[in-house]
Amino acid sequence: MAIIEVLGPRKSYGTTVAVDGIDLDVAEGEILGVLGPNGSGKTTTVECIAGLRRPDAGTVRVAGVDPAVDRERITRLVGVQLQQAGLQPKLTVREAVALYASFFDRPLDGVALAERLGLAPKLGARYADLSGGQQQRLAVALALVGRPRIALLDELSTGLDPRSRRAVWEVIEQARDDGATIVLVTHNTEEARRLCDRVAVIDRGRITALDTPEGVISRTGERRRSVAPGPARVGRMPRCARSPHDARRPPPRRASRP
Ligand SMILES: Nc1ncnc2c1ncn2[C@@H]1O[C@H](COP(=O)(O)OP(=O)(O)OP(=O)(O)O)[C@@H](O)[C@H]1O
Repeated sequence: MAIIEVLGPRKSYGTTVAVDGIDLDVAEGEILGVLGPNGSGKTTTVECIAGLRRPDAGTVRVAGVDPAVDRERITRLVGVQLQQAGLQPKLTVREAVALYASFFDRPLDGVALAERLGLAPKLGARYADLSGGQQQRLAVALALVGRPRIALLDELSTGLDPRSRRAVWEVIEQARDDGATIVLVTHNTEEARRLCDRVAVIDRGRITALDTPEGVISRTGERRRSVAPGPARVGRMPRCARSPHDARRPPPRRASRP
């Protein structure tokens, strides 16, 4: 069953059309990747799902409610990580995870989560004194500490070093194994392959492809080959890939990969 239903929302900023009628269902327990060029409307779409922006037209439903209207219910259901966290600069890491955990009924151990994300030496450090990568990992911890039913994550690993990125991916896999539904904006095809059941490609505010990660990547490869013939750089089909026709069924639960 779809826990997120996106039915043709449009959103403009002045004369800029950011989202131009996107139709999308996300099944409970699925990880959906959202890919696309800069400025194509990915963040605006996620903000509409989070209820942080109200579409000019169309409908968004999250667990059956309008996220822009029923804010209280959405706050208890959804963990959000945006590109700008906008956290109070004097909050320490330890205080921040405790604060965000307090919004939810059955949160994770926030300190343990921060430690898994490599923030053990920074538990007493203020947000303003963290590096960019540390702030980003804290934002991931804050989105997931409540064990939310839905997590919306915007470029969670952009700019992280490989070790930090792996730590973030493992935390996402744990959330998935706990049953979370996740929408993940990414520019990283390795991340999409490893984590996502399906990928939606957005361009100029519209969906141009919706398929398994491998389906989307091989289509991109085909387009490239038709322009410049040469060996295809297309990897293996991921074990987790599902047909887009399976979208209304819950995805198979998977064990965390090493
Ligand atoms: N608050 C805003 N005011 C005016 N224009 C905006 C605002 N937010 C986004 N836009 C414009 O809307 C379009 C879509 O932006 P959005 O941030 O949704 O794209 P994106 O796909 O997430 O981009 P990126 O990959 O660079 O993060 C862009 O043209 C952007 O300049």
